Amino acid sequence: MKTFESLFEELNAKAAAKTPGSLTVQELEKGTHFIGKKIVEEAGETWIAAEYEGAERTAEEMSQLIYHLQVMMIDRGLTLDDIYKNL
Ligand SMILES: N=c1c2ncn([C@@H]3O[C@H](COP(=O)(O)OP(=O)(O)OP(=O)(O)O)[C@@H](O)[C@H]3O)c2ncn1[C@@H]1O[C@H](COP(=O)(O)O)[C@@H](O)[C@H]1O
Repeated sequence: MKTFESLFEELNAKAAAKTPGSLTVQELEKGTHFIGKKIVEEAGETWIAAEYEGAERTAEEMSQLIYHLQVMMIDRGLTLDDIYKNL
């Protein structure tokens, strides 16, 4: 099973290699503004799912939110330590 750490490692490797067909590479090419909108979209969908759509949908939306947050971390050059030191 993937973890926060293993997903981040995978995304970083794909970003560095510019892996063809990678949705992550495509999203990074679209830039900070696009990634920011994906974060807001998934945050909103997480909220709606939590109120109205049950635990499974909420977990799905949360996982997408985490994914887009990690893409933004890569876009902004942030590491796991940059995040963890604030937790
Ligand atoms: N976990 C994810 C992941 N979560 C979300 N997404 C992206 O986010 C998009 C979902 O956002 P959308 O707005 O299209 O979704 P939606 O239509 O709102 O769908 P719902 O929220 O309504 O379910 C997907 O099309 C993907 O581009 C993800 N893309 C990739 N991953 C993982 O990232 C890794 C690298 O993927 P690639 O870069 O594609 O190789 C792989 O392990 C993937 O499983």
